Amino acid sequence: MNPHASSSTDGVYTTLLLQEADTTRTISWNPQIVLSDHRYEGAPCFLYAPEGQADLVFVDYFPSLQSIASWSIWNQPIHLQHPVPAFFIAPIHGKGLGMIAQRPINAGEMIVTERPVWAGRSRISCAADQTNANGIFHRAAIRGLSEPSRIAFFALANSYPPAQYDVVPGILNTNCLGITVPTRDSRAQQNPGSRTDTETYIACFPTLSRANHDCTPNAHYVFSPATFAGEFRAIRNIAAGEEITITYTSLCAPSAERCAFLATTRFFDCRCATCALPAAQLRVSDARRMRIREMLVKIEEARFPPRIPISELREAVGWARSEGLRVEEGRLLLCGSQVLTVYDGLDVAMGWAKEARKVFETIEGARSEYLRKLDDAYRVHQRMAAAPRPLNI
Ligand SMILES: C[S@@+](CC[C@H](N)C(=O)[O-])C[C@H]1O[C@@H](n2cnc3c(N)ncnc32)[C@H](O)[C@@H]1O
Repeated sequence: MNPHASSSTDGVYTTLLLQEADTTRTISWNPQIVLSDHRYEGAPCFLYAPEGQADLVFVDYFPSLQSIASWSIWNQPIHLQHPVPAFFIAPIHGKGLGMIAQRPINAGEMIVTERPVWAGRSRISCAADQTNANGIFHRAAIRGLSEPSRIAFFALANSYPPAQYDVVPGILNTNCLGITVPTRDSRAQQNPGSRTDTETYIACFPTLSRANHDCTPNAHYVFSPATFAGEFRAIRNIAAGEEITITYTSLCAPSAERCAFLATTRFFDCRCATCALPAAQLRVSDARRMRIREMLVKIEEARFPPRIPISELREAVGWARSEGLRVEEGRLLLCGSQVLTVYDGLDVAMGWAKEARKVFETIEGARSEYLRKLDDAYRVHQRMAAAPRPLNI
């Protein structure tokens, strides 16, 4: 019995609060699942995987973890070997550590892929006495990791104010990247196999989390649920000695907005080359990015198929290219192909779709979700091309 619990005479709640330093208990060994807190219903659990090695802790609610624990991927290693490593980690002036290209890296090349040491739901409810300031909940999650994973985790940067964030929530907030985790939605639970859904999950990686932010990044991060690994790909050619960077924020906001976001949510001042441009050049860059954002909002808000003049889309693609924003360039090209299919002509539409495909293959590889969208659009093109045309009389 817990010594604190047996010595308390102040009622159940006080008794339980006294247990705050250790409220975890193992509920399954194979794979290892630990219930973090048994004081309230629906308490989150920790899954330690791969089985027996605990290189990764996965934090979620029990029903999700039961399904996640059964994934076969936990027994499949991923291959991280590259003939010549693409990068090394080194100090970068004003940014802490970062990733530096060790050799020239070609656009579209996979730079690195790795599994996280920590993964979990982005929002999870903890008991009232488990706060970011005391870190009790997240410290309990880290406790079961293997020594190499724990060392890798605690070596990561922490930019969060220590008065409000214990070191473990501080490291998690500083380093987490978004991941996609297929989960069964409530309808699917009632009717297994009906459909799967995705929720917001995040993960902390020993190496990927070393990449610094840049407002004109040269690498793109994607997460592969098939291997449960994060991947960086070069979105343009990267020279040996260049820093490898990704983005932590929307790149279509103007510089002041981007910097304010990073300062208030990530607790650092952006020192990238774009934010350091001379004022006149920065104004030009800001104006282009805001026009790209306006166009992307217009596309999202328009009913399908969006009736947007192709001249405007072409102009926006040009701005995205000038700014080096390849994801935005791809999204604009994809939309352009849809607009052209309906209003201008299939041949031109196919040209735009091909360009969009090239962009997404480069930045996300063959498994890109955008390529699936392009395949769907291609099938529509084929059907329309095969359909008898009305007589033009
Ligand atoms: C995910 S970590 C990146 C790796 C980190 N530099 C390190 O030393 O491990 C994020 C932290 O790196 C620093 N950082 C990243 N991008 C930066 C930038 N553009 N300007 C200044 N600091 C940056 C900030 O301290 C930020 O909180």
